[in-house]
Amino acid sequence: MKTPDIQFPEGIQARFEDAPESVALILANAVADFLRERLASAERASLVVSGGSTPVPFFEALSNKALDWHRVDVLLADERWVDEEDPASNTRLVRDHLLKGETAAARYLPLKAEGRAPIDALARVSAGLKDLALPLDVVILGMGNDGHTASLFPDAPEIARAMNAQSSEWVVEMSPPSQPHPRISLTRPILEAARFTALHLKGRDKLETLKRALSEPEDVLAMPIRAFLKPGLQVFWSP
Ligand SMILES: O=C(O)C(O)[C@@H](O)[C@H](O)[C@H](O)COP(=O)(O)O
Repeated sequence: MKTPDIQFPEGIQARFEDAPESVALILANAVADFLRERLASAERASLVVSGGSTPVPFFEALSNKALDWHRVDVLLADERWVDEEDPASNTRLVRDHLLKGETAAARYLPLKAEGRAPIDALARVSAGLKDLALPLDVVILGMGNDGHTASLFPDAPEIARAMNAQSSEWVVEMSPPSQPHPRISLTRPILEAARFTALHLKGRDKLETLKRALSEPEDVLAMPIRAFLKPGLQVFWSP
């Protein structure tokens, strides 16, 4: 494979592979190593994963890794406001592809609770996350071609609140007109402080989006992924 023509600022590491399965395995190894190391000195470790289609092979690879999963808290970066049986549910994705095998012993913390709309569930969702230690340990992000990550969509009316770096909120309801379902998302300050942050991407279109994001780094509300393109980030990509 020809190495993609993209320049990252100093401190961002990128790994390019030919096949999505290779990227998935490399990322799963890196995450498992990091969690193992954390668990050597901490009682529990946290792992935040994203929904969408890209993470499936990564989830499959990670679910085979031997580690003390019963001391790991797994949660999503964002959830869609649909039933768990709905094919659009990120919880369903995680249950089907990650929380099985070795990984079934992990504690799963949902971003959804009873209610007619996300706003009804926020207090209960936040209460369910209150035992998590900050900073979170591992955050795996995806990205859409509008520059969203998690459910930090540029067209959502709640975007400024969710992107407020000083906010003490953990979760925000998001209602982007571009999306078929409302969402609940972890906020920028919770996501961006993680000890290990990876951006997992598939497809050449995502590299073009990333180039756009890097070309004008300041306007984070126009492309929320920009807030995460900083030293320490590890990018994992395949066509
Ligand atoms: O639930 C979601 O939709 C996400 O967590 C979202 O931020 C996702 O990571 C990107 O939209 C990329 O999605 P793909 O992997 O499907 O391209």
